[in-house]
Amino acid sequence: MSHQGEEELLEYDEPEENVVQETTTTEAVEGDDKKGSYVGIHSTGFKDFLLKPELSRAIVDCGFEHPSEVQQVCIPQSIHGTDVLCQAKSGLGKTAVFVLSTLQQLDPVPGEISTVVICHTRELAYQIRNEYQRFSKYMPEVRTAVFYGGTDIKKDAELLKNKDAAPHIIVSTPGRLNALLREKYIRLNNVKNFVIDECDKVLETVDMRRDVQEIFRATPHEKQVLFFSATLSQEIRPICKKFLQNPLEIYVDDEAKLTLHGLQQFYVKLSEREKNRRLAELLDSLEFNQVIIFVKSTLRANELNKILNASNFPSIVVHSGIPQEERIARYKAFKDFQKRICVTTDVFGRGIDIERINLAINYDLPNEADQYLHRVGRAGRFGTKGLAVSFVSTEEDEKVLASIQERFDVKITEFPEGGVDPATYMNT
Ligand SMILES: Nc1ncnc2c1ncn2[C@@H]1O[C@H](COP(=O)(O)OP(=O)(O)OP(=O)(O)O)[C@@H](O)[C@H]1O
Repeated sequence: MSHQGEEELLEYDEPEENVVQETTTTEAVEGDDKKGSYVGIHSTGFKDFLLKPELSRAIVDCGFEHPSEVQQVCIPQSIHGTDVLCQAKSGLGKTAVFVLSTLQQLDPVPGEISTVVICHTRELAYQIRNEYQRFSKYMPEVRTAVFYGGTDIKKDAELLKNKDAAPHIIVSTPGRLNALLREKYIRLNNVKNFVIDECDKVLETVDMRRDVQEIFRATPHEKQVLFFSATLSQEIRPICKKFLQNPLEIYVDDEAKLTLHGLQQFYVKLSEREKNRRLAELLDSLEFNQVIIFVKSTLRANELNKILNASNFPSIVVHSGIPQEERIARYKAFKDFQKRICVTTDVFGRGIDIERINLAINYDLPNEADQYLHRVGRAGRFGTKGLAVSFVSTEEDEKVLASIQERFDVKITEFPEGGVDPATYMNT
């Protein structure tokens, strides 16, 4: 990459009262880095939730031994139909809260959609549908489907029309689901659970919020509503609560507690021109299983991916400008460890769960602290170790860095000259 090391990437913005405060932290256990190792209250086991035997079996198959803190707090109430507004830090199992709770309540009726899950990106929808499939493996009568834009809507319509294939659980991005409603391809009048993952993002984005409102209106008044995110600002909470009735509210009000303790975080101050060379040095010197590299635009993602491949770093690029089928194929290839380096934009900045990512690099720093938190949370999933390195090249970046340190009480120090001991960020 050295011959192109000083090249700059183009800039181009991608379009794209029942309250529980979380008081205990859930952190990686030093010296014990296997997945699922965290300091928590282990007094409750999954068996104490008295779930259906077919769900309990699937939980064992998935290798879940102890419920994480958020699962301990939420599952007992959510399986009984209580509305939930839940903030909990990245990577500690919010998905399983709603997947298990809705499967527990599900009594599948042919041709009726019982559960709707909405999230902000297509790959996340696809990932969540896979989680439903994993946990419903011993419930052969349960059918799930995923719908998102960039694909032929007629195919979705056919699936929905076919009584033998019609799903009981659907996971969708808001735009496609609203389009299916408008065209009257889908009926949501039997919905019993309405879930939004990454709810702050979904409701902050004007188009998505409008779609969600329309979808919500097409569902029955009596239903359970479950909202989740690692970030729930004071401003977004009342907006979320408009959709909820007497919810269990779980907030991490001390933002310091959002810090992932297994994750070491560093910054590198440099000029824009130095970024490529520094990135190559990091990729050469750091040991990693998989690395995710964030940039701020699709154009820059393409450029960087080209440069990396030309420099013998075989990487994959994923962003909103890639045709949908190919996007999912690349997501799968990365998840299946066929590639170890992924260059992406914020389309992979939230929710994406790839177990082997232990290094996250902000080639371009995001422009706000919350997004930083989501991005670096792609490494160090479920209490595992990881490393995050952020390039800081502008005054704006400096401000963002300062606000991250202030808000999340996280020590982001300068990347040490002698490098970082791999034992401190590699999961064995
Ligand atoms: N009780 C458990 N035991 C072991 N692994 C678990 C458990 N719960 C969840 N996991 C695993 O932890 C990983 C992270 O979970 P998940 O993706 O649900 O996190 P999240 O809270 O939604 O994070 P984010 O806010 O980043 O989206 C997943 O691979 C999941 O399978």
